[in-house]
Amino acid sequence: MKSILLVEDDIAFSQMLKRFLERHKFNIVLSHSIAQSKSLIKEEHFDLIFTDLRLPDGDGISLLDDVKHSLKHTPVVLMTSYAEVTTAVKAMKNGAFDYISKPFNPDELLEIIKNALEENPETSKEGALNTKISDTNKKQKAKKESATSNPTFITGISKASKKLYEYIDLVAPTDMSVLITGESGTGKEVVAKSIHLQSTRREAPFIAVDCGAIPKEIASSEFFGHKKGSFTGAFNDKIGHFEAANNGTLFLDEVGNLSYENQIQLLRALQERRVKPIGSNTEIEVDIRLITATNEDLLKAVEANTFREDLYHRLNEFSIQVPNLSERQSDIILYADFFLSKANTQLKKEVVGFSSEVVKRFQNYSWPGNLRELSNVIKRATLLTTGDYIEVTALPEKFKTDAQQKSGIENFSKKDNEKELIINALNEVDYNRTKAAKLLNITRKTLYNKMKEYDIN
Ligand SMILES: Nc1ncnc2c1ncn2[C@@H]1O[C@H](COP(=O)(O)OP(=O)(O)OP(=O)(O)O)[C@@H](O)[C@H]1O
Repeated sequence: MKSILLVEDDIAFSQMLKRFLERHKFNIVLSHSIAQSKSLIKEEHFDLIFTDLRLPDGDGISLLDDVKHSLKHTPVVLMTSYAEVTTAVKAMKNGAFDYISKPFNPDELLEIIKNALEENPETSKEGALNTKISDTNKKQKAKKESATSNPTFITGISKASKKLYEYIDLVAPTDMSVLITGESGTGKEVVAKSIHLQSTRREAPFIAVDCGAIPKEIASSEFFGHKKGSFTGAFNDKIGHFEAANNGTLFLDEVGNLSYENQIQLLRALQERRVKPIGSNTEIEVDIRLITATNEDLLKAVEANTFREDLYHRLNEFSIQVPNLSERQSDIILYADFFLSKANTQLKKEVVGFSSEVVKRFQNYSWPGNLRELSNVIKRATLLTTGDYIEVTALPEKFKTDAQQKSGIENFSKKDNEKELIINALNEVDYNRTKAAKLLNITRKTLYNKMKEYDIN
C-alpha cells in the first residue's frame, strides 16, 4: 500500500481527505505543520507528499525545498487556492510534481496522485521531475498560458458569468443582431468579439467603431466611405466601416450617441444591405452581422424620441446584459489573476500573486469601473511591486482606508480563505447547501459545521 504524507492545517478538511484517500487504498499519515512534517519525513518512508501551500509555520514550498534535498525522488503535490495558482506554477519549476486548486473534485485528485506515484523514481532525472505535468493540469495550464501569451479573455465561474456565456454560445452561431447592454468597463466589446469568434464569420473581419467618438458631420463617410474629391478634405478614396466589415461583424459601441440623421442612414443600410460611398454612383452590396452596445437605456431614448424605435428593434433581435463586476463576486480573483499575468507580460515583471489582505479588499470593494478598473488597479500595482506579492501599499488610496487590518502575506489566514470559498460556493448555488457541499467537495455535515464556525447564515 502506497504511503502519503498529507500536510494540511485545516483539521476538518484533512480528516475528510484522509478518509477519502484511505477508501482508495492509500495509507495516509496526517501532519498539520511544516515542523511536524520534517520530523515525520526523517522517521518514515513516504511515496508522496501532498501539502497545502499555506501552513501555520511557513509555506509548502519550504517543505518542498527540504524534501528535494533529503528525498530527491519523492514527488510533492501542492494544494492551492485561486489566488495562489501562480505561486504553485513557480513551485513546479522548483521541482514540485504538480498542483491542484481548491476546491477540487475527487477524480481530479486521484488522477494527480496516480500520475505522481506512477513516476519511476529510479529512472527519472531531476529535469524530468521538474517538468512533469499531469494531464489534468496540462489542460489547466494550457488554458492559462494561452490566456497569458494570447491575452484575449476569460469566461469566469460566477453564476452571472455562466449565464452570460450561455447566452453568447446560444446567439453566436446565428446571424441575429445583438444589442449588448451594461455599465462602462463590464466587457461589452469583449462579449461582441467572443460572439464574432464563435460565429461562422470568424475568419472575416471584426470591425469595432466607437460611435461616441465620431462627429455627426463625418459619420456617413466613416460608415459608408467616400470617393476622392467628393468633399473638401477628401484627399483619397476611403473605405467605410460597412465595406471593411463585409462578410464579418460590425460592432457599433455607444450606439445611443448616433445623431438622428445618422440613425436613419444606418437603418437604411441595414434594410437594403447595400451602401453607397459619398461621391460614388455605385452601390456596394454588404453582408454584415451587426452587434451594438450601449451603457444607456435605449428604451428611454426611444420614449424621449431621441432614438428611432424601428432602428432599436432592428438592433435588438437578441439582447445581452453584461453584469457588473460586483455581481460576479466569485470571479474577482480569477480576473485579478488574469490581469496580473497580462501586466507581468506587458511590464516584464514576475509578480506571483496577491497578499491575503489585497484579496480581501478586492472582494470588499464595489468596483464601479468594473473590469477596466480592476485591470488598471492591477497594472499599476504590478508596476509598483518589487517583491513577489502585491500588497495593500501598492493599491490606490481608496483601498487603504481600513487601517485596522494589517497587510502582508504573513497575515494570510487559511480560515479567511476557506470562509471566502464557502461564501462563494453558497452564492454560486443560491445558498442550496447540498449543492454547495458538492461544489466544495465536502459533506453537508462538514459544511454545516463550517458555516457555524465562520458565522455564515
Ligand atoms: N472576459 C474578460 N476577460 C478578460 N478581460 C476582460 C474580459 N472582459 C473585459 N475585459 C477587459 O476589461 C476591460 C474593459 O472591457 P471592454 O472594453 O470590453 O468594456 P466595455 O463594457 O466595452 O467598456 P465601455 O462601455 O467603456 O466601452 C478591457 O481591458 C478588457 O480587455
